[in-house]
Amino acid sequence: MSERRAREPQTETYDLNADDDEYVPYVPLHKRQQERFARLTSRRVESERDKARREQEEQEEREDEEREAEKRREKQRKERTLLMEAQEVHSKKAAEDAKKTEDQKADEADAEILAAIASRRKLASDLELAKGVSYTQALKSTWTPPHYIRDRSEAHHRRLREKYHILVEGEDIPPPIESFADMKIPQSILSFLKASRIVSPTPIQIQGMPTAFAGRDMIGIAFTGSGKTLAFCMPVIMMALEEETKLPFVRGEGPVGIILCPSRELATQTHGNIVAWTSALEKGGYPHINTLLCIGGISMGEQSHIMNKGLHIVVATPGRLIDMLEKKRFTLNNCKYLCMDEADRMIDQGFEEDVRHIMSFFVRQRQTLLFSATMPRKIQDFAQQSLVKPILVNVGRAGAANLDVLQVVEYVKQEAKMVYLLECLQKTPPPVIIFSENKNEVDDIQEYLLLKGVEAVAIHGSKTQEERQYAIKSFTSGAKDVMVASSVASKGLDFNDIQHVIIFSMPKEIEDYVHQIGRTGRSGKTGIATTFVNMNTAEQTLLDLKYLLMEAGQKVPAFLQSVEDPRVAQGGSLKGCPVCGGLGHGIANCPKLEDTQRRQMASHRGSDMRGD
Ligand SMILES: Nc1ncnc2c1ncn2[C@@H]1O[C@H](COP(=O)(O)OP(=O)(O)OP(=O)(O)O)[C@@H](O)[C@H]1O
Repeated sequence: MSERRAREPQTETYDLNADDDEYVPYVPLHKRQQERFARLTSRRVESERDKARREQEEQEEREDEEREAEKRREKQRKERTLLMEAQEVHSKKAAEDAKKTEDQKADEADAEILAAIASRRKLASDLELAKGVSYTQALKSTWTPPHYIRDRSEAHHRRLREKYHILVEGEDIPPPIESFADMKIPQSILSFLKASRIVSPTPIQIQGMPTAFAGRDMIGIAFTGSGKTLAFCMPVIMMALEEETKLPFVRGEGPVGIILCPSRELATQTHGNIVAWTSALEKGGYPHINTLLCIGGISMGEQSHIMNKGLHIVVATPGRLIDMLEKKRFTLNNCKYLCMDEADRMIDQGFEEDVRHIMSFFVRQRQTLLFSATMPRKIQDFAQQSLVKPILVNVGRAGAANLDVLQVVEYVKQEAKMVYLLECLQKTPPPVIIFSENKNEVDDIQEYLLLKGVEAVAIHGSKTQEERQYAIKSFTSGAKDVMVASSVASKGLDFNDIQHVIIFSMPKEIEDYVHQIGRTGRSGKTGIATTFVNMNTAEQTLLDLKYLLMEAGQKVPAFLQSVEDPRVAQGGSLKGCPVCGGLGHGIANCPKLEDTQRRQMASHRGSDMRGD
């Protein structure tokens, strides 16, 4: 006890020197117990919390795994569905493909090639293309058909079109009209036409003229010699007459219309026609219509009397027209009518860029017309997107031969051709045209004929303008009996009453053949075409020829009959080629396509070299 007491004061006494760290304060037992209990409790709480947390985490992990597993299952389900769908699509396509005929497959292949080569830009001016200008409505015209024709039913128009085998495509098509008088053509022109034995309109005129008079853009396709020239000249003459009557043209004004031709000869001929028809008008008391011939090879000085007055109509070849426009000899500010004769050739054979350049001189919407005897589908499609609400007027298959021509195809060995030619010339009286594909051959034939005493002239691209004009003039006047020509003279030229066309070397492209035989059998008369073929003629060309003869109901000689179509054995499509219209081959073998591509490549190379 005493010990306890003796220690008690020590504990009471404060040793100020003692180290603080060593100091352990006294904690009463119950407090220590409380603290221990608290520690134990808190440890238990903590461990319970840990446990709960762990359980929670485990639970979450399980749920995550469950979700992952569900996701995997879902993904697998989707993959299975997709696979099934793909298999279904695949088997459907396979079934469809199996159902497709060889023809359909060939059509699809053709369409692919067509799409690949259809990279042409719209036929519009660069300015319009750049500004995104596109016209949606046809030009307004003051011309209307007489009320008794307007009052006719659509069924009546349809019957008329059927009667003349006229096919039309497009919206709001003007009615066909069977008489020039009902087209409201002035009497003085009607009398002049009558004197030239043009009394009633041909099918292309019946539908094409009302369409053009109504201001509509159009594509006119009709046989060689079927009167297309009148169909596209009369509307521009009437337009010029109307404008001149409203307000006479003074120097520097005009033209209202342009007719573009692919060759000087064709332009000269069309110009001659317009001058004849407008002179007839003038004689009937109407105002003078001033028409300019704008072609290479003639000096504009010769036509200064025309340039010194207001200008109504210009007939031109593209190159010279561009030259005149660039030199500002006249403008197209008031020009409302643009017609292209032999339009497929204009667009397809290297003039496309020229045409586009000419378009860039127009400052307002124009009426655009494309005419030709051959118009492959490719060009038709292209033209359709370049014109405004166009109307297609088609008389007979584009590229088909004129049925008024008797077509004779003869097998003549190369070395026998010249001699046989002489014999062949005896078939009919003159005038006769002989075509050859080659300039040198044209000269050789002319020389041979001259030696044999035949009055022959020759025309081809390397002749001067004077030589060409002399040849045409002396042949047209009847001073010369025979004209030997390369294909430059084949398209569009209208010589009087050609009796016989001899094709000395068969052209590679069947379109050229159609144009060449079309120099005879014009304006309702009949004519003969004799064509020499031999082992130098490509089999495919012979096949095109064979089908063309069959289509025209002509005699197919035995050696042509024996030419077999490889497409028959391959089970392929026997439809005509959409590029050149030839019936004996498909687009994949088209000779024209090869040529076109060659030309395109050449022009690219040319522009690369010029650096433009
Ligand atoms: N309605 C008609 N009746 C009789 N002859 C006509 C008629 N219209 C035009 N002709 C004559 O028919 C001939 C051929 O006409 P045109 O030169 O216009 O034919 P085309 O269709 O342009 O031929 P191509 O495709 O070969 O150029 C011309 O001599 C022309 O005077």
